[in-house]
Amino acid sequence: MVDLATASSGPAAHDDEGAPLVELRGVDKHFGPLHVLKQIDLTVARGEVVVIIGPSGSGKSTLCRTINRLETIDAGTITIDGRELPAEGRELARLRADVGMVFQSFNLFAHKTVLENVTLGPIKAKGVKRAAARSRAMELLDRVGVANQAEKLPAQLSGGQQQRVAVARALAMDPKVMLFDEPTSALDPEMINEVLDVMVGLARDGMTMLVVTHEMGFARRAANRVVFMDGGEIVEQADPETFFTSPSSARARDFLSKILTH
Ligand SMILES: Nc1ncnc2c1ncn2[C@@H]1O[C@H](COP(=O)(O)OP(=O)(O)OP(=O)(O)O)[C@@H](O)[C@H]1O
Repeated sequence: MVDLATASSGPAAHDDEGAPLVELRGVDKHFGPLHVLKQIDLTVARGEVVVIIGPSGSGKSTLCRTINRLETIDAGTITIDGRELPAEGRELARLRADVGMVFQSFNLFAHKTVLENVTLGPIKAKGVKRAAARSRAMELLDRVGVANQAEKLPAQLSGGQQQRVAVARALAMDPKVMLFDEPTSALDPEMINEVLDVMVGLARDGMTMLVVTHEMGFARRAANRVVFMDGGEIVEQADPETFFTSPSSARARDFLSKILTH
């Protein structure tokens, strides 16, 4: 097992500021009788890109949702940038804004334009003036390559474009960390790379990211660390090169042999 604190050996992590940006300690969760997260300890350094992989049902999405407490937990602590997230209340609402989320389904408002989808959150959450929010949103839409679609409705865009709008919307809150939960799994194959390219760009710009994905190409291009989950546990974690060429656990070897032959 690779030590959690030192597992990041990739090139882009900017962990010189010491304390981890995200820290989970002893996080435990059941859904009824199902023990879905078993004493999870995980740290993510500032600027680090961590990819979470593992078999279906291993707890990856639950872990991802737990990080901003979209899921309740039975035990443990979750700390973002040195501040522990409480279970509920105003402080939780405030700290949640530090975490941008992009889900498999794009979750855009169908009756709002692309531009409105990106401006709405910051205007409501932070009281940003409409003109400032609009200009920031246009910058972000440009960054993800869809500025020319700003006045369209989401349904007029391709799936890949809609997911890029969802990325821009998450970025509009100026999050400290971005969580991606299988962001390309609902996309047609030809649209997957356009979303992955946006994510690689964010990683290269130093965004701290936690990404649940089956796109091993993304892990190889952008991840500092791969975390392998199975049965609600973190079984193994290592830099991508080490993990893909010589995983240390039989469970990871078995998983890789299945996905790499498909
Ligand atoms: N809201 C829920 N209520 C009850 N059980 C749930 C709930 N959400 C998830 N589970 C169960 O918890 C387990 C872990 O689910 P989770 O979605 O975290 O796994 P995953 O590794 O992300 O799987 P996949 O790769 O298929 O998305 C599964 O057995 C799932 O059926």
